[in-house]
Amino acid sequence: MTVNPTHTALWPAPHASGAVAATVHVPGSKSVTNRALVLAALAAEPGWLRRPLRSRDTLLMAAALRAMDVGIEEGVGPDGSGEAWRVIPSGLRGPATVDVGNAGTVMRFLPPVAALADGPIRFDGDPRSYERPLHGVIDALRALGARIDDDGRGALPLTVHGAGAVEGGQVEIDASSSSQFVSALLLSGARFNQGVEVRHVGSALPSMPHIRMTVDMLRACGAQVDTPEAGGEPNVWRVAPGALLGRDLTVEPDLSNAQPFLAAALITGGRVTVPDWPARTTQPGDALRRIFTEMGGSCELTEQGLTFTGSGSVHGIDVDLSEVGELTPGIAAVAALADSPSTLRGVAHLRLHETDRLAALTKEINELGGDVTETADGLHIRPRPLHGGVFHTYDDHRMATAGAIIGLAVPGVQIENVATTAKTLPDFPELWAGMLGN
Ligand SMILES: O=C(O)C1=C[C@@H](OP(=O)(O)O)[C@@H](O)[C@H](O)C1
Ligand SMILES: C=C(OP(=O)(O)O)C(=O)O
Repeated sequence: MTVNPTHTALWPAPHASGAVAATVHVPGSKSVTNRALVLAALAAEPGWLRRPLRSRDTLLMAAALRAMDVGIEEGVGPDGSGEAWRVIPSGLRGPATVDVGNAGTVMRFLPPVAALADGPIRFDGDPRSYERPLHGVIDALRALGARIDDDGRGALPLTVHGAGAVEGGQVEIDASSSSQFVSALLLSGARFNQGVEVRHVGSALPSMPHIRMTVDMLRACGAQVDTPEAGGEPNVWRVAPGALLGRDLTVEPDLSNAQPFLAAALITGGRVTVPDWPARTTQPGDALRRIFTEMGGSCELTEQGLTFTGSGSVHGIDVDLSEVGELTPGIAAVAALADSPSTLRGVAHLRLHETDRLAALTKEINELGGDVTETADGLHIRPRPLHGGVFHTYDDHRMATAGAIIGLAVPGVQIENVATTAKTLPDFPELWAGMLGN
């Protein structure tokens, strides 16, 4: 967790003078867009992706697939509405080079795809990507028949020597550091000769909704998937070998990126509507309806979307966030402004996210006068009056949006490198200003 010396630009976080009242159109989900791109690239026929997220993580995914000869063309969807990507699968070609940036989805989902290519695929990325766990994917692919050269640390950089096919079969992995290991193997598994059976061994698996998202999207492409939920063995997922269908998919708004806007309604006692909020979804951000309601607001899902209304009070919360870890920075920011203490649990794996999020949140909130302590698996947050100052982001998009939430309630907060929100929400400063009527 180091302050990035190249990003010293400071963004004065807008302070809300009253209750916000806004409708905010939130761009598409990162997790859905990057899964859809991978599945479309592996399909047996072309597909459409409507309203894809265009952000650093998804553009890196698209560039990587293009480098392996997948066609991804700009267009309008088949019914003529909305902008779309048409994905034209190909034979997956190597040699190629993939820049993963600091995208967990790119660094984990693509090595299994590369193993199906017909030549070497070199993976590299931001310095932080070298520190993020990848051993589950590397070890599993080797066990399933792929050849990979790395420097022995079980991390980036590495080269996957694609051989045109992967034998597949049964594999055991410890995915307690990232659910993305499981998703990665399942997403490509239908294209392995024997399919894949992934057995998680180790302590608890985080981010289960993201694994459900993988399974749902695979099934929508015609894959046969067995899961623990469907009466299977605990911690075992199986994907049968077979061709994947090309789909016409419209990407849902990113509900985790809706978080700062809903938080704005909560902490200012205002009202924010997010159109196109899905009635049923596997996105973890849907849990905000329950979590932010417990923290003092109320919400209603109508044809207009999800409307979240703050009550004027913000309460602390004791909550296990293991299923929805990516919501932690935004919840911590709200908790620092509450009328009672909070305990956030079940998120030790956040130490290996974009930055060590537990350390970063503790340091930055405390430097504004807060009282946050790290626990073994989360944070204790005792609200105190906060003051202005610089909120560092450590190249972490969710640190930037967490700082913006605090800045709404605390005058004089300056966010260092707000541009890091480009990882998943390049328009954040404009959307935030628009919400405030600026
Ligand atoms: O599969 C996905 O799209 C994601 C899974 C989660 O990863 P971890 O299980 O590594 O936390 C989540 O935090 C990340 O933002 C997106
Ligand atoms: C953990 C996150 O991202 P990644 O996909 O890089 O793991 C996140 O977006 O909060």
